Amino acid sequence: AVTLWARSPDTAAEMAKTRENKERLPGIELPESVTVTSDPEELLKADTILLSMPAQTVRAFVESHRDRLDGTTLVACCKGIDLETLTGAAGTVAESLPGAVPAVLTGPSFAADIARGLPTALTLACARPEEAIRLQESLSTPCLRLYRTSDVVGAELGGALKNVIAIACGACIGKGYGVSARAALMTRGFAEMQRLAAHRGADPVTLMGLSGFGDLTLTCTSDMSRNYRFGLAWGAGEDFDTSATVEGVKTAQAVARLSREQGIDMPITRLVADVVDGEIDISDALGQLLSRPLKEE
Ligand SMILES: NC(=O)C1=CN([C@@H]2O[C@H](COP(=O)(O)OP(=O)(O)OC[C@H]3O[C@@H](n4cnc5c(N)ncnc54)[C@H](O)[C@@H]3O)[C@@H](O)[C@H]2O)C=CC1
Ligand SMILES: O=C(CO)COP(=O)(O)O
Repeated sequence: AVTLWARSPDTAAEMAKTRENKERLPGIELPESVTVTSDPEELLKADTILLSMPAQTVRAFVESHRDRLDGTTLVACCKGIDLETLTGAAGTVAESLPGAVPAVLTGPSFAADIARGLPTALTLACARPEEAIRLQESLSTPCLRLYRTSDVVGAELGGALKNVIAIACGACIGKGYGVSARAALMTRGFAEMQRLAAHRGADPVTLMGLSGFGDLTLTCTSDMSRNYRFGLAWGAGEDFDTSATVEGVKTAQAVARLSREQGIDMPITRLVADVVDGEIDISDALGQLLSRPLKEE
């Protein structure tokens, strides 16, 4: 049985009645097997909970429901780094809930595609081998194929870091710099993602997979992506819907701090953060990337 838990009683009641989330997935009917609730006590009945919320909200959520969540398997579906603690959601779970089992579900996937049953492949990461197999088997469907890894850190970083590069790629296209420049940003962006991941102890192979290369490719080239569209608007000097979840904005600031504090070369991410902070504009950011000293690839 699957229970969809929503914070707001009104939203939960509306979804239970209409069998649809009109705001986020209009036109998709909720399967009959899904029960909708806003009762936090329902969390106690679950053996596995998927955290599908913006990355910056996970820490407060975990802390406010600590007693209901400890002891369960918590699968982070979000893609971002907490601006205060500089950890991903699985890291937050590991730090805050010693009795919980952290896992990550990530990779190239738009919710609208999965909800329509389109073929999708994802990475499922969990450090406990038996739990990883249980999750892989229970979350896979005929259209949703999960690959397993024990590298929680690498899986989590792949999903979070690609959002920052997608903003840069969107800005590049929005500015009119062209698709050759975007390919350069994707490739050099991937190099800096791998540098940070290696520094954090991730397996380099993880980043070559769905969470990393796969998700970077999708997000940097599709205007279904909010991060990419945010970048497009930035580059074109247009406004963007401020209510949309654009994970790469705060993650750029968090990762820029990590990169500075730990001495990791991440020029694209740092420039995205500088533009977010209003320290430079996008044209200057590109000029700075092009004028870096020439080096080996
Ligand atoms: N939408 C997509 O296609 C995909 C999203 N993701 C990731 O999933 C995460 C969530 O993204 P979306 O679902 O698109 O975002 P969203 O903005 O639609 O929010 C998801 C849910 O989180 C809830 N929420 C917001 N603030 C909250 C809080 N303080 N406490 C508890 N719940 C809260 C919202 O009410 C909403 O129901 C992000 O990290 C995103 O990168 C990953 C893959 C695909
Ligand atoms: O993570 C995603 C695709 O894999 C969703 O991308 P956006 O959050 O940019 O919409």
